[in-house]
Amino acid sequence: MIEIRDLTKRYGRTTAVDRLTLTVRPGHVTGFLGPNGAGKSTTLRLLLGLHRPTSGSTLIDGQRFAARRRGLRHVGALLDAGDVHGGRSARSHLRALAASNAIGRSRVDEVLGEVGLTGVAGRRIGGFSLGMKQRLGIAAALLGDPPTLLFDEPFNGLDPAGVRWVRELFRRLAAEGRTVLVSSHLMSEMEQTAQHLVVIGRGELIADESLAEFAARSVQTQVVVRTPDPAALTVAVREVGADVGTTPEGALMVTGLSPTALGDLAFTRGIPVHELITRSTSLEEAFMNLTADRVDYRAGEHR
Ligand SMILES: Nc1ncnc2c1ncn2[C@@H]1O[C@H](COP(=O)(O)OP(=O)(O)OP(=O)(O)O)[C@@H](O)[C@H]1O
Repeated sequence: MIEIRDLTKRYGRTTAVDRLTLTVRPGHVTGFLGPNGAGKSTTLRLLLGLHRPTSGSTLIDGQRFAARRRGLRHVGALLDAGDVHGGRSARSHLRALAASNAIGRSRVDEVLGEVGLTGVAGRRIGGFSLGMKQRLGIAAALLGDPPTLLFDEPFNGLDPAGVRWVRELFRRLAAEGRTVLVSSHLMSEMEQTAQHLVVIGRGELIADESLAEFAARSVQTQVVVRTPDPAALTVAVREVGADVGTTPEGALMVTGLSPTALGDLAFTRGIPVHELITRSTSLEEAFMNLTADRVDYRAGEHR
């Protein structure tokens, strides 16, 4: 379990993480979402003790991570797949990590197999594609068979088969009872991966709920209706307190009425209806709406 309490990190005038409090529980994949610059990577670095918080605290399974010996046995992390010594082979890179964490050599070959890199284990990492480096980073995270796993943007550079594999891997790791926290700035990557969502914007917590709760709360359903008398239907819809707009194609778009209620309303007012379609906003749209006022990150601007 990860416990973050009132965590703040400032870099000069920039507040990267702002009084963040949350608990990440084992048993399901938690998606850590936020637009670019929201503070996701900073939070992960603070969890690993790579940066010092300005204030607040982080605990992993009840202890500060920096206080742990043989850290890879407690927490596995993929932060920056490119941050590896290019002159080493994948196998020697993992062997060095294993040795410094008192992990047996046989585990290196196990994790190489797990991530599909056995065939290239003797090749220099410098010649690896980004997707291969991501796989190597995941292998390093798995090396100590840790109960807690942190992944920062793990889908970068992976092909569709790789994305699918990673999703299944994360779900399996969580089902084994581990704590799995995965950051991304794309809801589309998370909606098929995570069962729980933590959303931040400008370092602040915006949402902390299950994917199902997020969807129920944020996804709006609208009814698109075509009628030869849009003026009359607009008046009728407003009279019952629902909202109505117009689509670019000239149909009416009604929010706040079910298709049944809208059809009945038109019928009782004698307004012909030619087409009635229910349309839901996507989770990606819901996420963008939720974070819209926390995205102020434009080139050349300071926060
Ligand atoms: N070492 C640092 N020095 C100064 N500012 C930093 C440092 N690290 C992060 N920041 C700033 O803190 C803010 C949060 O950055 P962070 O990388 O944590 O966001 P993020 O959510 O991971 O974004 P992305 O999705 O783009 O990776 C940004 O404004 C960033 O410029």
